[in-house]
Amino acid sequence: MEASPVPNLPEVDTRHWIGGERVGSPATFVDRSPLDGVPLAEISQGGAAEIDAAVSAAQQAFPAWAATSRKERAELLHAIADGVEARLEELAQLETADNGALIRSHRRGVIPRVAHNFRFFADWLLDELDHPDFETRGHRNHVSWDPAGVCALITPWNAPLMLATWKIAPALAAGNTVVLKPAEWTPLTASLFADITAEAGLPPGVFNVVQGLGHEAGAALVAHPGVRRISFTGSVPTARGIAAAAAANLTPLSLELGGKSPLIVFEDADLDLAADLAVEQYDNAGQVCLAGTRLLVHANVVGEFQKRLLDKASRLKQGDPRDPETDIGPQIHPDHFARVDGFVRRAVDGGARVLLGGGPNTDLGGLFYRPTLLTDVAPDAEIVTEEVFGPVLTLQTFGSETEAVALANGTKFGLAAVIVTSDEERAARVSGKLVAGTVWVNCFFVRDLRAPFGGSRQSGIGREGGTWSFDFYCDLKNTVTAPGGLIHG
Ligand SMILES: NC(=O)C1=CN([C@@H]2O[C@H](COP(=O)(O)OP(=O)(O)OC[C@H]3O[C@@H](n4cnc5c(N)ncnc54)[C@H](O)[C@@H]3O)[C@@H](O)[C@H]2O)C=CC1
Ligand SMILES: O=C(O)/C=C/C=C(\O)C(=O)O
Repeated sequence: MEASPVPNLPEVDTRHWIGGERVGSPATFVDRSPLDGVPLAEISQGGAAEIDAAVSAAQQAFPAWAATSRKERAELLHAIADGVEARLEELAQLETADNGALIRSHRRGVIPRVAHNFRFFADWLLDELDHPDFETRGHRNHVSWDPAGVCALITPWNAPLMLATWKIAPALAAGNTVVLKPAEWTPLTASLFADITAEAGLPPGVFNVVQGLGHEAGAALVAHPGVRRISFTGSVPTARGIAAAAAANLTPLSLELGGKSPLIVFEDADLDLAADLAVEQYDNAGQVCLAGTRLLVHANVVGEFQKRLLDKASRLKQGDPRDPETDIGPQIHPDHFARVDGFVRRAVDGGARVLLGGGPNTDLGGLFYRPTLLTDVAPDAEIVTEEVFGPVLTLQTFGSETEAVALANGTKFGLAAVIVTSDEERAARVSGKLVAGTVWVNCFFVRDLRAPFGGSRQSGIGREGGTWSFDFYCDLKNTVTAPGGLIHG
């Protein structure tokens, strides 16, 4: 298949990237922009044959890549980061056209984070990945992180290149080779990124991309017996299927899944800060797994909090995400838009009261959904317990710390939580009781890649970040050497 031109955007070859070459498929699918529904590109639609070719290429490239020194790999990772930075504007524009997130966020935060993913894991490999030797009756124990082989990476559409490279960077740093299957709603930056890896000098076959649909290319990849690790970010139902496929080959897997995080506002909170943090939960039009979408507010301050929140939220500017002044863009896809609206409709039919928004933005049309705030919701209502993944927050009240913790922990998820309080002891006490992979106190989305990242309960299995990433992507080995190197007789 010929490369498809992307109008007014960087030209991207949207065929697969296998063994350092562009490879097409007889089947293709059309990638449309959430901004206006226009086709952006025709994408190769891979299946079992393309996955097999990509895994074979990755297997062939593995021994030589695994044998490179840490220094060589770190240098290549930094070269990839240089390439990302050199093409930051192209990547930002492409990602905005493809997933509808703000160009402002892509320029300032998300694409710089792509480069940071590579620099961080390169430096961690050189400076931090070490375990002190220890002795057993004079014998020396030495721990090493051995590359595991081919890593299958499956990623979602809400922050496509940032979430993909959060996995690609440590997998490559560890000496593994990679097959990436990006989300079919946002295939473009993965294709452009393949060019960047080649320009940086990554050997053919070390990094491969197979485009395609989840139930075809994705399913074939996670079931492939040549795969040694599976790392997945996405939804819980998909994770169940992937875990079942991994079980058949006993392939180790890491799952970063959905959330329904609480944002708890205590009586002693700075209410302006609390309202600002609540408004932040509409970022990326609510399509953020970590979002604190359940506002739990002490009954004594709920009136004042609600007033400040509505005042701030009503000033959010919804519109074209390519405009740097815009605060909220569209939803990703008509199916997702309908899903979000379905949640809100059912909640309202069930008695929820709309404090803000409550439906599509009919002034703008298209996939723009109004920032929405619902109250009078029961603790077991669908809108309070299921992940909406849209700009929809709920407001509930509590009367005591014990009640706040019970409400906060009252879902099947455990990804993140936000606590707003001026009492440090309370913050520590409550944090200790919350089921969450990350707890933010008086802040939100402050990310340090040294920290473990992931979720509890149905928000995931395992943690990535810092050494935890290498623990997952490597076969850990302990070498025990007898005193003087002699073998025991
Ligand atoms: N914990 C975290 O860090 C994050 C979690 N998420 C979660 O991801 C979800 C949104 O992403 P979606 O793309 O809708 O999720 P999804 O589960 O539908 O798709 C994610 C990826 O899985 C692939 N896939 C689908 N079916 C598959 C199958 N049978 N076998 C293998 N791969 C398959 C898709 O093609 C896509 O690449 C939300 O639920 C959100 O919470 C999103 C971002 C971050
Ligand atoms: O910072 C991370 O590694 C993950 C962040 C997740 C999102 O950005 C998201 O779900 O939007």
